Amino acid sequence: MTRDLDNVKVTKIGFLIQVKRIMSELRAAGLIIFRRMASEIEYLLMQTSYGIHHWTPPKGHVDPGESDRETALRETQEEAGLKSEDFSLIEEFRKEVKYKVNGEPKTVIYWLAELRDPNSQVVLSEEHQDYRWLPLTEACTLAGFKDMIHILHECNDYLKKADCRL
Ligand SMILES: Nc1ncnc2c1ncn2[C@@H]1O[C@H](COP(=O)(O)OP(=O)(O)OP(=O)(O)OP(=O)(O)OC[C@H]2O[C@@H](n3cnc4c(N)ncnc43)[C@H](O)[C@@H]2O)[C@@H](O)[C@H]1O
Repeated sequence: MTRDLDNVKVTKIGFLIQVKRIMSELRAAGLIIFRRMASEIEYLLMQTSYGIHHWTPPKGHVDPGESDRETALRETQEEAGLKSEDFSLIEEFRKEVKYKVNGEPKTVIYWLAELRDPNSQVVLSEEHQDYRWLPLTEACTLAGFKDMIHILHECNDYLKKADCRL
């Protein structure tokens, strides 16, 4: 009986640790936005104005009570000045990237989205100092991180399969 109670306690503690871990996990969401130009597809990357000035698609932290999708749309508008009516969201293309920031696990959810008017203006916030529309190879070079490069290739493969004139 005592042993059973001990097992219940251990299970409960394990469960609470797991919940705490999930609650404290950094979570962000964003959009990999592409536009169709005459000869190729280009992806939007923005360069942070802080830290190591890395290049990233628009994304940001999921606020309490917000869904990942809501965050992705809000951050895209805040960081790139692109509203939901400016692009078509490809709901079925949803990818997760996991990495550590200052030793803490971070999960980023990305959807793929196509800019409706390729000439739409990107308007940066103070969080970014530059942006570029880049074909796959150049986008991978600037993105730098292995997982991000992998996702960009998955975007390209997805668009090829969807027969999107790549
Ligand atoms: N160093 C700094 N100095 C001043 N202000 C800062 C700051 N870092 C963040 N801030 C502030 O935090 C805010 C960001 O908030 P949000 O805008 O809400 O969130 P975010 O895009 O997820 O931010 P961040 O740039 O930190 O995330 P990322 O995962 O790309 O990047 C986080 C880290 O993970 C690394 N990383 C990015 N992508 C990675 C990947 N795919 N794999 C491995 N590491 C990756 C990056 O190099 C980076 O070091 C900014 O407004 C800024 O004010």
